[in-house]
Amino acid sequence: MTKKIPVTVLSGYLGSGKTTMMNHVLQNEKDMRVAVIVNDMSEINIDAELIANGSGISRTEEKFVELSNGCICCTLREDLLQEVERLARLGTIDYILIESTGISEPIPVAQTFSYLDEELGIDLTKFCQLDTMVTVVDANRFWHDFQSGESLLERKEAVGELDERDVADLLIDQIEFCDVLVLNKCDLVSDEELERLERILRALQPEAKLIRTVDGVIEPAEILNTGRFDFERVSESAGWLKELELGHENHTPETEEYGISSFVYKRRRPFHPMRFVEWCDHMPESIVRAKGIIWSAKHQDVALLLSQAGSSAKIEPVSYWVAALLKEQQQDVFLQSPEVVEDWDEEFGDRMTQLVIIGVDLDRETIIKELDKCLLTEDEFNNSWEGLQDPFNWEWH
Ligand SMILES: Nc1nc2c(ncn2[C@@H]2O[C@H](COP(=O)(O)OP(=O)(O)OP(=O)(O)O)[C@@H](O)[C@H]2O)c(=O)[nH]1
Repeated sequence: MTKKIPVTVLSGYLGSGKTTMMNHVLQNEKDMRVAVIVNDMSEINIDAELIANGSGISRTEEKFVELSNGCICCTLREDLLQEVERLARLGTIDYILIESTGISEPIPVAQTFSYLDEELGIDLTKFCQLDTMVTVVDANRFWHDFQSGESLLERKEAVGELDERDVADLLIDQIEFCDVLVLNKCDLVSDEELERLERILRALQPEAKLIRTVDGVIEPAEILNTGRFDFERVSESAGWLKELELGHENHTPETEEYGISSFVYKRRRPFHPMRFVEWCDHMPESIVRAKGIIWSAKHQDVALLLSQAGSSAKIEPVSYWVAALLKEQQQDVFLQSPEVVEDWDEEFGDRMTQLVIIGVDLDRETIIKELDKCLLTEDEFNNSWEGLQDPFNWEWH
């Protein structure tokens, strides 16, 4: 069995400095033969002579696949898979460095390296091993982009008319799924602003190694052969999830001096769907990230997931409540996930709202009071919930 080739993937919004960093790393990595794959839609601007002998530069584009549920998700195109396989088989390279397009989400890219592609019959796990997922953040633009409320479509950066993603959604996806978070363009912001930004990024992504850079100047060893990547660990590295699972004290670094804080809103009473949606539509600007499971009185069988980033908020059904399953199915869940039993309510089972809120200068008491007003009142609670209006009208299959 030959040694698997380690792979580093660079993600980051358009113009954040991925190519600049790639050039720097290639210039300074003398010991390894690094093959570069630019998964980019713009012109290649990597100096060809920087690429080590025997390796090649490949240019592929990402294919965006429209899933049956209507959401657009990007996946790496066949030719990238084939290209990686070709490079790996060549046996003349020691490392693969991939630059993703600025509008791609990192999870599908990581999945490409972690699972067999059944359609193409290519199993990259045989040749390669994902080593590091790097996300580059533009220190100068981050806040502006995050709060812009703009969609990729409005910025003419979308993949097609059906690409409904907001810039903030993309930024948060890239930050929440990485092992190394590079804060680039630090020359363009003040020390204080940098410090504040770093604290916010820490609250959103507490696990990744955070590195400040100017012009992408970084030690190659910080992003090559770090051995940091672990799919499960990275999937669970987001700040909101840590807050939910471990509780505030166990993970949150002290950030109060910059006004950055987080808390979990937890209630065993359902929301009035219309009032809750109204709250989501007018969330206070101090909330940077809100995500969690929602119990809506109109949707007794399914837990909803609220995911908000910047001014973009989305609510969707995420899974059945265990309490809505048949008794035998419930027993299976209890066996597999004993924690469900620990938090089981006699009357409502696992139905409850657990919403993590991360923000700057949060007025926690007011937010809690406003959210409480969205819960069913005593009267509503004691009457039938059937007649409640449905703000979503999803089609159920
Ligand atoms: N001031 C400043 N400019 C930088 C820095 N890093 C990169 N740039 C500039 O920012 C611009 C974008 O950098 P790129 O490296 O092309 O960014 P990218 O992420 O590869 O961009 P896309 O390929 O469009 O996604 C270039 O003009 C760089 O010279 C930095 O740290 N400070």
